[in-house]
Amino acid sequence: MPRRVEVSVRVSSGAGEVAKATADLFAKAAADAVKTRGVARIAISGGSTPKAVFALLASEPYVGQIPWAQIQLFWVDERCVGPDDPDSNYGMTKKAMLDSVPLPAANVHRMEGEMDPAEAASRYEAEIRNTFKLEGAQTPTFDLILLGMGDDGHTASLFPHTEGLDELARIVIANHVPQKDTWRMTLTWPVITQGREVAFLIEGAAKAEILHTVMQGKYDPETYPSQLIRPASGRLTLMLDTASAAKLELPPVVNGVTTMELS
Ligand SMILES: O=C(O)[C@H](O)[C@@H](O)[C@H](O)[C@H](O)COP(=O)(O)O
Repeated sequence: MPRRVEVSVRVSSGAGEVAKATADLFAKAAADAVKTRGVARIAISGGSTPKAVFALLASEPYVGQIPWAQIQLFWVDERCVGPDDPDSNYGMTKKAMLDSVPLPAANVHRMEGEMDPAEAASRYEAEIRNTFKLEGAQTPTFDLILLGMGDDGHTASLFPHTEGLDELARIVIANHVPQKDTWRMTLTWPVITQGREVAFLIEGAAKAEILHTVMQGKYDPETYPSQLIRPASGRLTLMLDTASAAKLELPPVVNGVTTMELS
């Protein structure tokens, strides 16, 4: 049976408010991790939603506040394309943020989408092991993992009914996605659930139905892989706007925040 999780639901109204709330979450997670452990290891997703967050982080007050030199930045997943390809998650992040923030190049851990997927996944797993100084079968605990959700219920590159959903031991895998006739690289879901703070950033009316299904519908993670993300910490954060939250049955939202339970 899935793990019980307390979900903090932050619902923002108004243009740009979700991006600001998520930038605040990123800045706080980075500051807390650096204060506690001297380093913040953060894994971000691609797609379109986080672009506005990354642009905010590259602007004041965030760019001056965030301890960039102590951040180790990773990706949750990547398309199997080169860094300059319009579909590249890294490329999107570089344009929106990396070119404008003082994050040392050595702290930017790019998935090599231009390589053979299986080889690139193994190389990235080795890079994570090395950066986290992992031993044996240890797996990484990221300080913050920022996820998106597709309208089919996928997250990262864990798509419905794909083999990647069955991988429990590896940290990074290549996952064939027949629905898109393509390969992807992705963190595995056990690694994602091990994050100290795991947050979904979901915006727009088009996601309202799938979000309700994932959060409050029948537990069917093969069909809705986002349901696999039940963090070991027992906590999950949803960064939503009023449109994406519209179909969730929630307790009253007070000062933009409410909670729900995944049992
Ligand atoms: O590589 C990717 O596309 C992402 O990592 C993916 O998991 C994304 O988060 C969702 O598909 C939502 O994407 P949007 O934000 O574009 O809706």
